[in-house]
Amino acid sequence: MTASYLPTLSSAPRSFLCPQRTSSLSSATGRRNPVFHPVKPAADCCSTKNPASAWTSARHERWEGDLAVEGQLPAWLKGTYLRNGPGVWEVGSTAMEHLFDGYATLVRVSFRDGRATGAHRQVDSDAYTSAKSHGRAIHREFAHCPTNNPNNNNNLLDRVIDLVGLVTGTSLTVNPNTAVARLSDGRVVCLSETTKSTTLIDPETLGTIGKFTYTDGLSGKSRLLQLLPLQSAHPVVTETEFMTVLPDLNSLVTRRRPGYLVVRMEAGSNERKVVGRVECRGGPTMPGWVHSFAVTENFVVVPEMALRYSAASLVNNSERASFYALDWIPESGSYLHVMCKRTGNTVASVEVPPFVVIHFINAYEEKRHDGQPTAVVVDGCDHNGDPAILDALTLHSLRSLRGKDVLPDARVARFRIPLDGSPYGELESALDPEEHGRAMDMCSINPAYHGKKYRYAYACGARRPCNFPNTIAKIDLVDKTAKSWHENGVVPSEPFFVARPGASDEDDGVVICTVNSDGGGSYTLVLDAEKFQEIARVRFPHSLPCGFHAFWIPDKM
Ligand SMILES: CC(=O)/C=C/C=C(C)/C=C/C1=C(C)CCCC1(C)C
Ligand SMILES: CC(/C=C/C=O)=C\C=C\C=O
Ligand SMILES: [Fe+2]
Repeated sequence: MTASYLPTLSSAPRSFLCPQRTSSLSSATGRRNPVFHPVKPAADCCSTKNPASAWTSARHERWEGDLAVEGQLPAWLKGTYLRNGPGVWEVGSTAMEHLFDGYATLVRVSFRDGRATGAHRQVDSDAYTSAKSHGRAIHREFAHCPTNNPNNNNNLLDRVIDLVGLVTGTSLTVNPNTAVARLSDGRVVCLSETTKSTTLIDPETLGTIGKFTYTDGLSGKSRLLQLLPLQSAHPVVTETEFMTVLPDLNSLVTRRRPGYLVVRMEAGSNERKVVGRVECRGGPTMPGWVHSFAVTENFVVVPEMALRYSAASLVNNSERASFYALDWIPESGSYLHVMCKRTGNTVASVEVPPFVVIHFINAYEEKRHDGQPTAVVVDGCDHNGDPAILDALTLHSLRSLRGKDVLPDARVARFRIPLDGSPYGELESALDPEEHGRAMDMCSINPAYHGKKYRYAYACGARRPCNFPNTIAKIDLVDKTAKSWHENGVVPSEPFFVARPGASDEDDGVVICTVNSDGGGSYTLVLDAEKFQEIARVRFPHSLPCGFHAFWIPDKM
């Protein structure tokens, strides 16, 4: 295969590539201006002096070709590594503010017979295509509020438009920039936190097939007051089903207590069925932010963080909460709820110390001699109970504070939830956070150990000083130690564990991770998971933007 660049962003109008250099484009109607806060221009955006970095928008709409291999790829490594993440933060007159705002960019590396081919491509979501055609972002992203600007009248009409947009799901993002997963029926989806963002893609061409439409009417389409436009960005996908958590926002329009629905969808189906509803404990507020959750053999663990969806921000697109569309309300309490997968009943609900966990790592049951579960252990990447991590991930901080030690501390939080009716759960650090540089996030484990007692987690860690994780860490939860891979100035994405076929040891396999290097290049690393040493790297011919989560699709035998 030879390399092929398909429609490139560099052939797009200049204003699309580099908004900072163009005179401002006003919105078509003039009623709502596009950019709400003065956004600091990206220091390196389009600069000829600075090479592209992890925080530079993708310069090509699409590329595919052969990848140069350094080192020796294992002969058994046959399949496709996919990575999702935000890759375009500037469109027309809009320069996004936050890392989480960027339009989805997919990366593929296929390994076969010791060789590698690669590709990357923008997802053609409605959010991205409409931003291109309007010359500005028109959907609300994590931090980006298209209507939040000083000229917005914030009058009754604005509010009605925002509320209708929320109920019908038209104002919130459909930009699936977070996770990628293959359903057990073979369909591949990428997704983010709105149900409407779920998008079917072709894992070979990375082309966008279309929206994944849920046929159950749970997301507000057929029942006007059923306010379920949001979902966890990380469904749990097994051989037989897809399971996820939907924050129930009905408390915005009814007197119902806030809560969460746990839903499951069988392989081959588009219909989610409700397993059960968990009621929030945290006062008459909104549900806590649920980016991810955890499952064990018998239970679903639903987190209720004190970092809650902001009612005011959701019903008024121009109103910013203390953390974008989220409010930090520590006095509302932090809880973990345990739902039985079979009955949908909440079998435990405990209060725990404040935590800020974007990603749960794994969970498992402690059992009595007769096999009866007595407690649930849940591990998560905890930003020491402080939402400041969200501000550390603004593009301005990432671009301008390189090398400064401003990345907030994080640890592996181990929660223990007794199943005997106790009102409180326990929380401790699973190991000394110094082991992984007092930062850790974007984790994976050997997928065969999901829901089971396990020993190893792989995550991005830190070698200080840094403003973003810059190591890949293997965390041993038994020995309470961590090994790290690091090169100066790197920006890694989620390290993804792939087991060697026939392996019996938990760490018998490789860890695959796509990295941005200091000088502006990008490569995909293959590490021996046991020794945690690099065995090969495959280089892309140009720099890619940073990425988040990955997935592995083995070749058919
Ligand atoms: C990439 C990542 O870690 C998180 C992405 C989160 C997103 C896109 C969340 C967006 C939103 C909320 C947190 C609250 C409701 C509005 C909405 C924009 C969907
Ligand atoms: C990039 C990130 C956290 C880094 C913290 O150190 C979280 C990404 C979330 C994507 O889903
Ligand atoms: Fe995530």
